[in-house]
Amino acid sequence: MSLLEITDLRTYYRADDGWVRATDGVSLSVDRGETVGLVGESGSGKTTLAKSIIRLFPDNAEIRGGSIEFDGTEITELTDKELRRRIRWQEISMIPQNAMNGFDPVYTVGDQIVQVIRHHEDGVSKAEARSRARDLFDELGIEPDRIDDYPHQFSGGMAQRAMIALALALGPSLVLADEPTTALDVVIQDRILETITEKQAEIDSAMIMITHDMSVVSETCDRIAVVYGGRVVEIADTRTVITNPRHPYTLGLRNAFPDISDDDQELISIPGTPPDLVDPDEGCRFAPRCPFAEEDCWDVTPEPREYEPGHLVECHRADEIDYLQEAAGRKATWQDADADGGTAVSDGGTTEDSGDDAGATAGRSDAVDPGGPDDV
Ligand SMILES: Nc1ncnc2c1ncn2[C@@H]1O[C@H](COP(=O)(O)OP(=O)(O)OP(=O)(O)O)[C@@H](O)[C@H]1O
Repeated sequence: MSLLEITDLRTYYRADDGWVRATDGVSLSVDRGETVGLVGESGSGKTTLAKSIIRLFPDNAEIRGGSIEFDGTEITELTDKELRRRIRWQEISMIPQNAMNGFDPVYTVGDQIVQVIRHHEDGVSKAEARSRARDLFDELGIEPDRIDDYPHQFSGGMAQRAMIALALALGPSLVLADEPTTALDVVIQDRILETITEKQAEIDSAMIMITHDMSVVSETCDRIAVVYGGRVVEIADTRTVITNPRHPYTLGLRNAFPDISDDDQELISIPGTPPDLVDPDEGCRFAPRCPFAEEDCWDVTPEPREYEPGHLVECHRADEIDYLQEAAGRKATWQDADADGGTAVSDGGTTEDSGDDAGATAGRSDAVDPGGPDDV
């Protein structure tokens, strides 16, 4: 049995013009010790999916359907109190995009780590918890005395390391890492990623690694789930997604990232904008940007189909793999799609623009707030 089994999850945000269907029918499993990458453009629903797992989302978010089974427990049925007591930090922790927002500015970083440890582990004295926090700082390359500093006294890289310390302090079985290095200087990004994966291996935890960077996932993940418009449109082991993808969106993402083994590679971006997640149209959500969209793609929502064991794709044309891969590598394919609204190889589509990104981010919060008693 998988450690985490998400089935048909629907997490929506209440907005002025309706529900934003940020996670809209997602199924995903994670095995013990496994690292699964979530990739996709900004606004595709990666963070919402992760935050749904530990219910660390804003007040206007709601799980409207589906199930999240973690180690045999249906966690959508737990009360907030049970989730905080039994699961959050202890079993599942999160490294947010920007650690600085994750710490409470009024407590020292050390106090917040001590508080999390003592809240979850009975009988640990303050001195013991402090000594563990110091050890963790040391292991993560932060001078242990700095546990008495306030978050604003930390650089971005140090705050991110401290957040990693906090996320790993209780040896959780699952870590949710949400773009853990994007807020950092490129020079230290690699080192932080290395630190995360080393510590993860040490405590043998599974990880969901969110990123829009294909090179990060290819280095760190066992499997990759490609997220588009609130759905997982393709999932397989990392090698398959990188070398043999079947979904046109994955092919487009691959074109947009440099391949260091190919000096002559021309980077091609995917034209258009992500779908409006308030009241999305029937059919494939990628159709308005897809150069391969045919009539069915506009009308019929594709169901996930398994092509090889564990390789699932939501695309009506995914069995035409040779053609898709060859054509997707040509810049003209995507330029034509840009010019006529997504129908370079079919005359069945329409040319309507997909509209703006839902953009309704009012009340959005990345704060994990480990210091607040309600969140530990
Ligand atoms: N608090 C909120 N209220 C309303 N809509 C929201 C809120 N937070 C996110 N959304 C919307 O939900 C959708 C998914 O957002 P989400 O942050 O999960 O995507 P993402 O793939 O993680 O993007 P990013 O890489 O930018 O973090 C987007 O359309 C976004 O505008």
